[in-house]
Amino acid sequence: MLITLEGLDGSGKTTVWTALRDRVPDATFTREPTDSWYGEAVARSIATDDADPLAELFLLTADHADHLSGTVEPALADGTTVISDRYSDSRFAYQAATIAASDVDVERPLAYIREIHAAFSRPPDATIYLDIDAKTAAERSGRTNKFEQDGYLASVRENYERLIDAEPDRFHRVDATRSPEEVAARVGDLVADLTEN
Ligand SMILES: Nc1ncnc2c1ncn2[C@@H]1O[C@H](COP(=O)(O)OP(=O)(O)OP(=O)(O)O)[C@@H](O)[C@H]1O
Ligand SMILES: Cc1cn([C@H]2C[C@H](O)[C@@H](COP(=O)(O)O)O2)c(=O)[nH]c1=O
Repeated sequence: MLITLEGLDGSGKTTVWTALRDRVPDATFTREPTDSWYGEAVARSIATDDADPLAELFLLTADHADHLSGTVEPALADGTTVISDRYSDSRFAYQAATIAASDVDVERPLAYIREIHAAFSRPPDATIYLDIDAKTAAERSGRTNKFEQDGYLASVRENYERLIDAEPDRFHRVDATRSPEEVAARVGDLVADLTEN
């Protein structure tokens, strides 16, 4: 089973992902962007304010392809539960917002990015969405780069809502404004339910 954690910057995904290791010790814990050289290229792009939006999308998608073939698919083939801190929905939400705000001539960016992934990717079985407003997300993340900005994160949040509307059964919304302990406990219970059924 492939379970993904999604949400805005600062929503607490990494905090939850770390806490989950005690609840599901046999799972494979992984993340995007990865720490491979593809992921390093992604980090450079994210740190570049005027990075080309399409080049950035394809760097992130290359990192995803390598993550899929090198980590996710082998673990799933072994029957291991995979828990990924960010996955394809991050591209759908973030890069669709970036492209929509740019002068790139792609009419429906979210649909376009989904189509690219549909050709090769493995969709998550379940996605836990840590729900938080854009202002709190920007405050928590420190507003240190072009993504950690209130207006941009508000557009990303709208895209996540579109994704949830399109696939309500896959997404499990968790109120990420609660304390770290409450959020971790709720997500732990959800993962236990998902993996036991
Ligand atoms: N439930 C919470 N309440 C208050 N602060 C929190 C909560 N969860 C995490 N934080 C704090 O918010 C900051 C961001 O947390 P974390 O790195 O887990 O978020 P993230 O979603 O992984 O962010 P990013 O996507 O930017 O990596 C950290 O300082 C963390 O301690
Ligand atoms: C996978 C992925 C990530 N991003 C963005 C979201 C964050 O601002 C950064 C780094 O992620 P982290 O969880 O803070 O380490 O990358 C993105 O825009 N698109 C993606 O597909």
